[in-house]
Amino acid sequence: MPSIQTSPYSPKALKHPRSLPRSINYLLKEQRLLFILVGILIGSTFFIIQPSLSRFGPPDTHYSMPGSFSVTRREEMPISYQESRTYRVGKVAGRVPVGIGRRRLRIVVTGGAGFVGSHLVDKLIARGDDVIVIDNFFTGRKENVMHHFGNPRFELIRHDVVRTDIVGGGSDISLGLSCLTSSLQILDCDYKTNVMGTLNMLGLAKRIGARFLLTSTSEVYGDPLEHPQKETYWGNVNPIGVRSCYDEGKRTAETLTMDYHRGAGVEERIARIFNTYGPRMCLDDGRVVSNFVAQAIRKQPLTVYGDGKQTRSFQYVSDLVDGLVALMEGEHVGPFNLGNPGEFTMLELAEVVKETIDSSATIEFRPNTADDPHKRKPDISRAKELLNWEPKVPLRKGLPLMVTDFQNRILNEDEGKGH
Ligand SMILES: O=c1ccn([C@@H]2O[C@H](COP(=O)(O)OP(=O)(O)O[C@H]3OC[C@@H](O)[C@H](O)[C@H]3O)[C@@H](O)[C@H]2O)c(=O)[nH]1
Repeated sequence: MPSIQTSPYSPKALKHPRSLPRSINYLLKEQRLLFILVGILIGSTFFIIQPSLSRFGPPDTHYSMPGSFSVTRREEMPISYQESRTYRVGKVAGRVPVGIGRRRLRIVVTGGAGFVGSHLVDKLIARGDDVIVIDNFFTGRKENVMHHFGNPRFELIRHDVVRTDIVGGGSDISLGLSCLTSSLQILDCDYKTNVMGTLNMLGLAKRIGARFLLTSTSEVYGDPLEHPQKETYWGNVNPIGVRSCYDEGKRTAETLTMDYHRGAGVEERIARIFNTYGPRMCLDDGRVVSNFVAQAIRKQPLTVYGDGKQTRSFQYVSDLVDGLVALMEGEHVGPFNLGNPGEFTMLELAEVVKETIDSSATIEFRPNTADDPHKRKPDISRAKELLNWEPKVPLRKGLPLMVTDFQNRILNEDEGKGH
């Protein structure tokens, strides 16, 4: 029996520091390097596939994003799949795994063909999840998601979340982005989508045991008397004004979400989204960034409402998507402010648009809409601390990133008119 003391491989021998050339020599002898590399390879393969084999790994989780949602009929699911979707309702947190070996999730994104929804879908598909988009295409566009057509991990369903007949089969997470969000559209009123749509998606999340993420809005703060706004601020909202169908709709959606969480144990996440911009915004939805950018490209005056001294904080869409994913995967219900704290008056924004697109653009003042918030800026300490998230793209960097998309769409629109 070989003695440990005399063995060349004994730990004792390793106690003496080797010179570098000796160590390399040792590694290269008898194909030791090859064995080490093969060992590393086998090790990594095991860790990459292990979570899907382990019964002790975190449960599958289905997300649903408010705004659009997809129908997956139960009978179409293999039994084992249905069972795997049974997420324990009432538990404090079903951990959504991240990083290497993360389980593939099936995620329903309502409003997934819209501006924010489609960017989120891109991110989820890119990281390997299955995504079901539900959209009524009221403002969503097939062009926003058609690059996923043909991908077996992507499904698209035309459906209005206000209608009740969704029979959810299996999704881990439900993320709702269905809602008309611009002021122009708000005036057409969207209370029903916010309330009925959220209620329907909450019912679905409860039935199938999915985690539910509500995309709420900074509009819940109304015309804020606290600045910047923290999540603890209750807001200053006119309950009967022209904007109230949106503000109060989202406030009710938050109430419903928390009720389902407390009363039925549904796992919830709430994001309060501040003004967001980027490629794929609707061209003519009346929002200030899309208006200014489209106007500058079309060589029209930039329409500033009121005196233009009201402020907003603009975040680039990729920052928001990162925040939503961090929230979805984290353990905190929220609400969380997701916004860029950089605050601009509308006149300052007009200057940035001029610098970016056309320095000769002119400004035209128009009367402002009723109950327009005078200022808005998120306090994001909570998201920084608990989600380890903060925006990375300042306005002057982000704005140029949406110009080509707008130019192309405006060009196509103009060409279309010629026919
Ligand atoms: O052409 C325009 C459009 C708008 N504005 C002004 O720009 C400011 C911002 O207006 P927007 O319509 O872009 O956005 P709002 O802040 O009213 O609401 C937004 O905020 C939070 C999101 O959740 C909502 O989805 C979004 O509508 C307002 O003061 C508005 O009066 C202009 O000065 N000119």
